Amino acid sequence: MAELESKGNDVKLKLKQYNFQTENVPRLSYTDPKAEKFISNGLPVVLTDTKLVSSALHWDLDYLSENMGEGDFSVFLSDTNKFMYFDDKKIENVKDFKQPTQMIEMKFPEFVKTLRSYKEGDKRLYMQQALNDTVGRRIVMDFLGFNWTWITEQQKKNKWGPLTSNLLLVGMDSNITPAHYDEQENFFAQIKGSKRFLLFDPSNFECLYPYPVYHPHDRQSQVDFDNPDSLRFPKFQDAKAYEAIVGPGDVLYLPMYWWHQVESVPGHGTVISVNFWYKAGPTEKVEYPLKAHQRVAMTRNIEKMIIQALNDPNEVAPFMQAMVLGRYT
Ligand SMILES: CC1(C)c2ccccc2-c2ccc(C[C@@H](CC(=O)O)C(=O)C(=O)O)cc21
Ligand SMILES: [Zn+2]
Repeated sequence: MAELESKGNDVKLKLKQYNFQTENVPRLSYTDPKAEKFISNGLPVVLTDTKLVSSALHWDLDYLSENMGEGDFSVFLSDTNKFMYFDDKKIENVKDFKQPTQMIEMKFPEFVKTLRSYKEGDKRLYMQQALNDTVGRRIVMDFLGFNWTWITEQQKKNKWGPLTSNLLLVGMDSNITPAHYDEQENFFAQIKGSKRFLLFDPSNFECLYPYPVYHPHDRQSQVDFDNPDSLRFPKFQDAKAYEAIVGPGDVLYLPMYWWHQVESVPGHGTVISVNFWYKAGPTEKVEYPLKAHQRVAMTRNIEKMIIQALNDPNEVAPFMQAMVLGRYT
């Protein structure tokens, strides 16, 4: 939990501290040529003035309650402040897998009511829902008011694939999405409240120990950042983190394969964000030495091949150990 550290009249929120070093992600105007360079080089950058979602900066719980329509929304419940993603199609691969969160469908007004009646000890809530055509007219107008000119130009210039989804995220402050990577490019737009991102470039693969590909927690780090097991994960202390705190109107460019842990900054009440996920473009020409994210993609393909060939997840570890231990170690 963050501690309040009041210096004079401005209360400076001391965020959770970890034992790896962190460096700040640059905050630039989108008009700054350096910003374009970061994006084209696949490096994270916070853009402060894109106006990407300025048509939604008035969104709050009441407005959304009135205008999100009659659809059902995916709400995740957790006994702790951590919301770890899991792929339910892979649960059968891991015996006695314990689901860390449960998902329920709720109407938006019901979600707001539950949020507002939250008290210590209740399950925490995190709504994550792709914006779709069931939303009300005013939300459609706000959505159409996004700065599509700018973001579509970015998509073209960087030769990304199609926009796959806009996730609307409405969560409680102090919620944490533990460290993971995604296989899509991401422009992450902050609307209400603040989020702290801890980012790690794909070469931190060796320090963050992702679950096996067949595991429900594929793409997530096995390391508990609050209580790292240095025996199992000795390289975790060598992880090199970048930090970005995004507030309303900020847009973080979060490159594909970059690890991120996302903490909703305590003391801001409800936190609202919208992300813009783009598929990767056509695979770039292969140049040697391979880039870190290409190596990650390679390990994923090899693990998938072995899983498919052996046709039994329990045989994968013994097979890979037999192949490597004493031969490549
Ligand atoms: C934790 C949660 C609600 C969830 C539960 C179950 C399945 C999927 C997801 C999911 C996917 C994306 C996010 C947004 C963001 C993290 C953040 O903003 O907290 C992020 O990681 C990104 O934009 O790439 C959050 C979630
Ligand atoms: Zn993510």
